[in-house]
Amino acid sequence: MRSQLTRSLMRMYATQSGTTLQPRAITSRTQSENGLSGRRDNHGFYNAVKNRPRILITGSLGQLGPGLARILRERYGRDNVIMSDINRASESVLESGPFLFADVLDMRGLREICVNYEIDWLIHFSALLSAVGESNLPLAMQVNIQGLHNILEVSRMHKMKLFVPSTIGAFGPDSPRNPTPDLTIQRPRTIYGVSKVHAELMGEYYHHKFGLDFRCLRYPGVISTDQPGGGTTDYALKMFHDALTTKVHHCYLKPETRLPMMYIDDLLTATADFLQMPDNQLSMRTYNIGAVDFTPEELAMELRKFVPDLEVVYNPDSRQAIADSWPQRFDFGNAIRDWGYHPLYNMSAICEIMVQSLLPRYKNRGSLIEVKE
Ligand SMILES: NC(=O)c1ccc[n+]([C@@H]2O[C@H](COP(=O)([O-])OP(=O)(O)OC[C@H]3O[C@@H](n4cnc5c(N)ncnc54)[C@H](O)[C@@H]3O)[C@@H](O)[C@H]2O)c1
Ligand SMILES: C[C@@H](O)[C@H](N)C(=O)O
Repeated sequence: MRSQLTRSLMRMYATQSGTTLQPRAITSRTQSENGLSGRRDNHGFYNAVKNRPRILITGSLGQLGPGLARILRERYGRDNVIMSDINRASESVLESGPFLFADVLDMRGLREICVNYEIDWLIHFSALLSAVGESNLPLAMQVNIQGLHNILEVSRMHKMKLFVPSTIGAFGPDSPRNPTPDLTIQRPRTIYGVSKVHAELMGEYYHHKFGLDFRCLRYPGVISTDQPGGGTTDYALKMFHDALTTKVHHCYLKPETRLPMMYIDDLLTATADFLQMPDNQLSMRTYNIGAVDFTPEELAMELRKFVPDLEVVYNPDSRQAIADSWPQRFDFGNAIRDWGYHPLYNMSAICEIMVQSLLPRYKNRGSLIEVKE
């Protein structure tokens, strides 16, 4: 029977056509070649890829993982960025580069991957988001808290750089909401928010105590054409799809609910740039980033420039209380000052690129109703 590792390796070398190849021929390196004594037969499959870093992304099949893998592969090489998740990957993900099964609750499995694949940077995306977390508290505590503990320990043991995203949800009703600075009161009321404050503090503790290169960005709601993972900001993505199909959007937030948002390309570039920054340029380990802030009604007005008769029906549900406790506007001045953070997409640019990106999808399906181009 093939071992898990062999199967993983075969998957890593899946070809464009979807058939699998055996791992590259394993060659041994001598002491003079690699500075190590003895042979490195077990790791020889990476001989052809000399540049570093080698990066593992956990929870990479969600809204943000595939995009981050793409931008990091452009910078560091296809085989140097390994996507992982507990779900099965689509054909397009398998064709795009290496993919492995990795459960963040399985400490031994994580160590095995990090050792065997000589991982340098760990990007920890696995999480249950705000709305899903509230509906499955035990699982949210396991994945978001126990999973983080495993990731921190593996990063410490194997001396990896660790990136963990946080969120606007790490703030609560006692925080200043307009604008919300980096350092202020954080008393969130969701398990998602509590687990993210825990991640920020634990990461910073590991940095100070063990010298772990921990880095964290607090993301706002992220706008992209991909399926969101069950958060409070998801309405914004859905409104674009509804505008281009039924022209009616049922919104679970009130029209005047203001939240910080940004377009995915800005977020991915910022994350890749932040990871690359020299340590001495960072005055903090955790930074707010963002770009715009808007309400459902403001988004609908902007979208009506493309779909004039878009209708929005407001039926606030339990997500309203979550949104009401979150920042309305993010202060990301420290990120601009320290490492040159510079978002490009304002609200009208976000609407334009989203409509342009979604139009062909719905045109092809024949479900599009009259849109001004
Ligand atoms: N998308 C946003 O708007 C947003 C905003 C702020 C912060 N973030 C953060 O960015 C990260 C990525 O967000 P996303 O939107 O891609 O999330 P998502 O919910 O779309 O994806 C999360 C992924 O984690 C995986 N996962 C769940 N349990 C796991 C386990 N035990 N082991 C390994 N993987 C597991 C899921 O299968 C899923 O693919 C998260 O940490 C999230 O908190 C996202
Ligand atoms: C804001 C962010 O963390 C996520 N999109 C959520 O709403 O839960």
